[in-house]
Amino acid sequence: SHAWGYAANNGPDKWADSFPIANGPRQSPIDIVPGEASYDAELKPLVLKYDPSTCLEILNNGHSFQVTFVDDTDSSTLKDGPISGTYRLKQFHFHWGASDDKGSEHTVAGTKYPAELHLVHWNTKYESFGKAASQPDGLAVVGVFLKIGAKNASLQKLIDAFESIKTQGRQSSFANFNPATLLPGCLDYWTYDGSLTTPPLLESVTWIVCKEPISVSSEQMGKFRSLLFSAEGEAESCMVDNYRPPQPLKGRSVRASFK
Ligand SMILES: NS(=O)(=O)c1ccc(C(=O)NCc2ccc(F)cc2)cc1
Ligand SMILES: [Zn+2]
Repeated sequence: SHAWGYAANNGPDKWADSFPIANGPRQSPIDIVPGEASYDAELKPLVLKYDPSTCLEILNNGHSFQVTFVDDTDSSTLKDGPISGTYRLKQFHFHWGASDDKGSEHTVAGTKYPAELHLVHWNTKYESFGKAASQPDGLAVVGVFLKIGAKNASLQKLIDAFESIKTQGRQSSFANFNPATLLPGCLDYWTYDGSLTTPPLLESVTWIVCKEPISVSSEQMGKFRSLLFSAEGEAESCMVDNYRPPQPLKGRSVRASFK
């Protein structure tokens, strides 16, 4: 059945059984080796324009928690960077570990961060996210690493909503959140052609991974780990280690927007 997850019996090592693309040529995440990335002077700065009024709800989808946006207009968009055209923000979510020494999906020269934020955008040359998700240039995901440090006031707004979405399937309204407050000060990035990091693992993502992490306190990471994979009434299973490990590069090049 398609009950994929992150446990031993349904986790990343088993996904190829139902989703053979798991062994495809452009799978994500990858280990980014800065010394092997090639600086590309033609890469433009990222242009991210987010409208907090498009923020709709926060939900526990059983794999992560996600904040979804109204994407029927070009109010919250990603432009330039490595992409052409306009991509609309659909949602953002996170991946994290059971302890601070792991949790990110991308790694940097083998270094794992405690968590990773994904801001998911779709190419408006297609009519919907669903249509775009099956196109090689359909999606663009901005990845931001979280590093243990000062308490992050912007993350705290998400954490304050967790008690209403503790279990799988729960959602609550969530308004006027500005995702730009989750971006690092410097928007230098690495970029490469990849995929969704969860089933259906579609190879439709232009990955844009920021070099600079944002901060999260260890206590705040503890709150992430208080969410549950399980639904109300089921045996409790903490939502932790919801990350796919790095996948083979298979000849792809990783470009850097910075020297
Ligand atoms: N971790 S990640 O940023 O790579 C990622 C982003 C989005 C999705 C997603 O939307 N899945 C549901 C989905 C996928 C395809 C569709 F066509 C419809 C829904 C999965 C993974
Ligand atoms: Zn993700």
